[in-house]
This record gives sequence, structure tokens and C-alpha cells, in this order.
Amino acid sequence: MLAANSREHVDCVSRVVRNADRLPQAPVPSLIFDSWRRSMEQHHLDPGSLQGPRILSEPLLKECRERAELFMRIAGEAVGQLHHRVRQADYCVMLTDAQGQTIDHRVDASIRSDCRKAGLYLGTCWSEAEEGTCGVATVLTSQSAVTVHKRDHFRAAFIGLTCSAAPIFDPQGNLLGVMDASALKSPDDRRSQHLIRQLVAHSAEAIENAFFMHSAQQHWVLQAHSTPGYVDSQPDLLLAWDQDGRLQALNSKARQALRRRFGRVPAHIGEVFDLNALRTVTDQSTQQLHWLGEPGALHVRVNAPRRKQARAPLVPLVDARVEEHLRLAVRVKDRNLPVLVQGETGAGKEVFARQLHERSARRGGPFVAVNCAAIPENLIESELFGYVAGAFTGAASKGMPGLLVQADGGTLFLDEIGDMPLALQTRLLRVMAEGEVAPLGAAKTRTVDIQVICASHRDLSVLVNEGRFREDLYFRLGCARFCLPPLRERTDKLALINRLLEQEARNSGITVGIGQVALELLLGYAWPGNVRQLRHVLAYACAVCEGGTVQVADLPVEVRGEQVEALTEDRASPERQVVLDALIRHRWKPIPTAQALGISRATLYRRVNQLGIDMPNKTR
Ligand SMILES: Nc1ncnc2c1ncn2[C@@H]1O[C@H](COP(=O)(O)OP(=O)(O)OP(=O)(O)O)[C@@H](O)[C@H]1O
Repeated sequence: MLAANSREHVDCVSRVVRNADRLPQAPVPSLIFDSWRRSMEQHHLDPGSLQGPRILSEPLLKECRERAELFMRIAGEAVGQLHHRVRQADYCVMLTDAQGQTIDHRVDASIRSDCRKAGLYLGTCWSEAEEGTCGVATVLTSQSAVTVHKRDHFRAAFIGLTCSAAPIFDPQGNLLGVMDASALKSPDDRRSQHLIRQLVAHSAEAIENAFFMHSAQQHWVLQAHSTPGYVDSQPDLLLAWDQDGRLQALNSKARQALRRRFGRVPAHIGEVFDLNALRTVTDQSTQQLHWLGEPGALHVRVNAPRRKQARAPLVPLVDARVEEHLRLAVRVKDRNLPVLVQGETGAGKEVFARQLHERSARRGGPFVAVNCAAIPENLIESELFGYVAGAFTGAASKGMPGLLVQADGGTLFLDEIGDMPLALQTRLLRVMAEGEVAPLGAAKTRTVDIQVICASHRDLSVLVNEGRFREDLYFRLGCARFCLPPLRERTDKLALINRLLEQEARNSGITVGIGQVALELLLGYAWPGNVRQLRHVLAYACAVCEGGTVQVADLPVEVRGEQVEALTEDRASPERQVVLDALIRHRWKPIPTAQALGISRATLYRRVNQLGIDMPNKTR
């Protein structure tokens, strides 16, 4: 039998949900009203039920706690602190997992038994589908901090409770769990709970940040706050990226800030801050840093990866020019304009196009690459546009959809566009303007939604002058033109060499390093074939290298260069190392060094000259 106040609540909930369309304003906040409605209409719950929440069996609870072991370990301190702050006001504190199952609970002995009767206990399950509107469930559905105060609850069993709760997210934005502070008695005015909600939200944020710092130890981590004094102790924004600059982790505030500023979460740190400016930031002191292309600055500190050996922070990991091109090209592409990528052969135009696709709004769609120079001229048309059955002699009996159709909803990459026959350029222009494809032999056209990226290593304006490329197509493509720097001019050459060597070694099933002289040769070489040539050189070096370190002798002759060879061979020679070691050990003093090596002073001088050793004191 329901008490009078419970009956009144059940009537109120039923009336409000049934007459929602006619009521000028619901008596509860819209978040609560939506949950009431779902509780009744979707979950078919009875507001009059007086049953307590479901409680997990011991083995199930154990399993849930084991699964959330790391989360609980990191959150434990904050759960205790929050309880310490609110216990005087008779609140208990619960931590639930992402399913609303209570995995940690703190309560004072004086109210433990009453809390238990009300369902505020370890192992209780607080999903909306089972309990209707309540603190934890409303956080799970809204993913924001809420107070569910007394009669906000859906079920009459809970209308004495007041619950303030906040979500906790992992660095990838997935819900880890919910922090909740609940009391059995409280003033009727909802505003009395404002401060408690702030405390709970603050505590949830502290757990989130601690979890972030634990998970991002192998990455570069930027801590930021609008006030310099808080950057270390209470950073507002946390961002982490890997050695290649890819954003790997964000706390909730950083995720929200990036969405607000950039309309999405960028994939790369170079889209968020200027890389050159970022490289000047260290973990020694806080610095001001501006958002890229957006007004406003932050006070920041950058911590190098703690778990793995960090590369020197001053070595550029990405080329600032390429990164800037990518950032702008994503903007152009996302406005559905075609992009033209130019650059020497092997400079990475296709790699750039793929990165562009991956960073664009179309990343979920197909990426179809076509090399116009590699397909015989008489086949390009059917490859691109497809054909219907029997369209020409030799056509496949079922017809073929064509690459334009395959790229529908995604990106079409036309490499070596300069080699496309003139007649096809006209048809391509039409597809780009009208979004319609007519397969060979078809009576009807088909609508396609394609974004086009073109590439050429030739100067298309020269082809236009020679009458081999349509001027109107050139103008259409050419307004968003990005010219990739050749490898010899890239500032991330060292990072590229390291990365490609690692890849090629892995492909060969070996682990190799690279000797200093060989590395210097690679860094100084002109690379006419660009990154492709570098990849081949490193694949060759991995194949011939013996002893785990690529030496000068493992590089192809064209890279060694004949003149350099004599010098560098000596520079890399074991004898040079022995002489050098002895000189260093004896502080560059010739007599003890010669004695240690068992040679005369004159011989030592001769060898030092031959081996190209530069003595610091030129007294010889
Ligand atoms: N940034 C990069 N990181 C790793 N590998 C790269 C990078 N850029 C290019 N490469 C490698 O270099 C080779 C050539 O790259 P890609 O095909 O993109 O060059 P391209 O400019 O399109 O060449 P072409 O002018 O011949 O069409 C490929 O093996 C690619 O994997």
C-alpha cells in the first residue's frame, strides 16, 4: 500500500508524462522529464514500485571490480577525499562503472544501515532501464553532471533521496564510470544541492585527469590552463600525442575546447598549435601558446614521454610545411573543393592524399587511388566510368561499375592527372560539376558524391600552354594547390629515416640501427627520387647489412658517392675508432697516446691526418 506522498508522486509522474503535449511547462527540468518519459514509455517501469535496486551477487560484483581494477585504483583517492568533504552533511559517496553498477562505496557508520535500506550500497545497479530516473542513470544517458533531487526520481521508492552525480571519461572519450554523492535527507529546494554537484563534478574531473596522466605516459603531454599558476596543479586541458604528432588522448575539457574551436576533434597536434611554437615549450617552465588560426592563448607546459626513451624534442618529427599544407587542405576538402597536390616524383603525394582523406570529414568513406599514367589510354575511360554489359567487344559479361562509382561517398585520388587524355578531362569536369556518371553504353546516368584530389609531378600550367591540359580544369583544380617540398628540403628528414628504417627492418624480420657516418651521408644526400628512393635505399641496406648496424658500406654507391667514399670509409673504420678512443682517454696528449697504441709519435700524427681526426689542440 503506497503512502500518501508516494501516491501523489506516482499521480504527478503519470499525469505529466501523459499530458506532456498539453502542459505549457513541465514541473521538472527537461533532462528529468525526458528520462521520466523514457522510463514509462520505453522501459515500461512502474513509478509506484517500492522495490529497491537490483544488487549484484558476490561473484558478479567481484568480476565487475576486477574488470575495473585500474579505474578503481586511480579513483580511490578522490572517492575518499570527496567523502571526507561531504560526510558531515550525511552524504555517502558511490563510484559506479559504465553500466551504473556500484563498485566502490563510502559511508559513515551512523547512516550505513539506512543507506543500505535505501539501496545506496556496494553492488547496486542504477541503470535507467531498471530503476528509471535517478542520479547515476541520468548521468549515463546525458553524459553530463546532474542533480536528481527527491521528487525528480521516477520511482516513488527513491523520492526521499537527493543524488548529485558526474561522468568520468577515459582519454579516448569513452565513459569509465560515474561519481555520485547521495543523501537520505535534504532541503526541498533543489538549489541546496548546487555546491554538492560542483564538488562531485570537480572530483570526477580529478579522477579523469589522474587516469589520463597514467594512460598517456608514453606520449608527449601538454598541460594547459588560462592562468599560469594552475598549469601544474590543476590543468584544465590535457592533450597527448605520439612521436608522429597524432593526437592520442584528450581529457573532456580539451575534447570540448577542440570541438568548440575547430568544429571537430583534429587528428594531429599540428592542426591545433603551430609546431614551431610548440617545439619551444618544455617541461621546465610554463609558456604562452596560441591556438592555431583561432584567437586566444593558453599557458602551457609540455612533458616528454616518460615510459619510452624520448627522442630529442628539438628534432622535428613532422615537416612544418607539409603539416601546414595538410591543415589547409583539410579545410578546402571539407568544403567540397578539389585539391591539387604537386611535388617531385616520390615526394609523397599519394601519402599526403591518404592523410588528407583520413583527416577529412570523409574518413569513413572509401579512398580510391588511380594512377592515370599507369593505365593504357584506351582503358582509362572504362576503368574510371565503368561500362554496362556488352558495351564493347571484350567487355565483361556483367559490366563493371568503374572507379568513380567505387569512390562514391569518399575520395577519388587521381595521380598523374597530367597524363589524362583531353577527352576524358572534359568528362571528368562534368562529373565534378554535376556529380553524375554515365557508364559506357548506359542509357542513364548515376549520381555520385565524390571529392577529388589530383596530383602531378609536372607543371600543369606548362601542359595548358602546350594544349595538353584543359585550361578550365586547371583553373578548377589549381586554386587549392599544395606543393610538397622535396625530401632534401624537409626538416623531418631524421625522423623519416628512423621511421622508414624501422619499417624496412621489420619487413626483413631484423632489428638494425644506423652508424653515425652512414646517417650523416643520408642526411646530406640530394635524394632526386625523394622518399621513395630513401625507402629503397633503406630496404637495400637492411638486406645487405651484417651485424645489426647500417654502415656506409651498406649504402648503394650512388648514395655513398665515390669521393666521399674514401674519406667516409676511413671515418667509419675501426682503426679510427681505436685511435680516437686512445686520444680521448689521454686527453689528446700525443706522447701517452702513441705509447698506449705502441706506435711512434710521428706515426700517430700521420694516422691522425689520414683518418681525418680533428685534434682540438693543433700543436702537432
Ligand atoms: N611521409 C612519409 N612517410 C613514410 N613513407 C612515405 C612518406 N612519404 C612517402 N613515403 C613513401 O615513399 C614512396 C612514394 O610515396 P608516394 O607514392 O606518396 O609518392 P608520390 O609523390 O605520389 O610519387 P609519384 O610522383 O611517383 O606518384 C612510398 O613508398 C611511400 O610509402
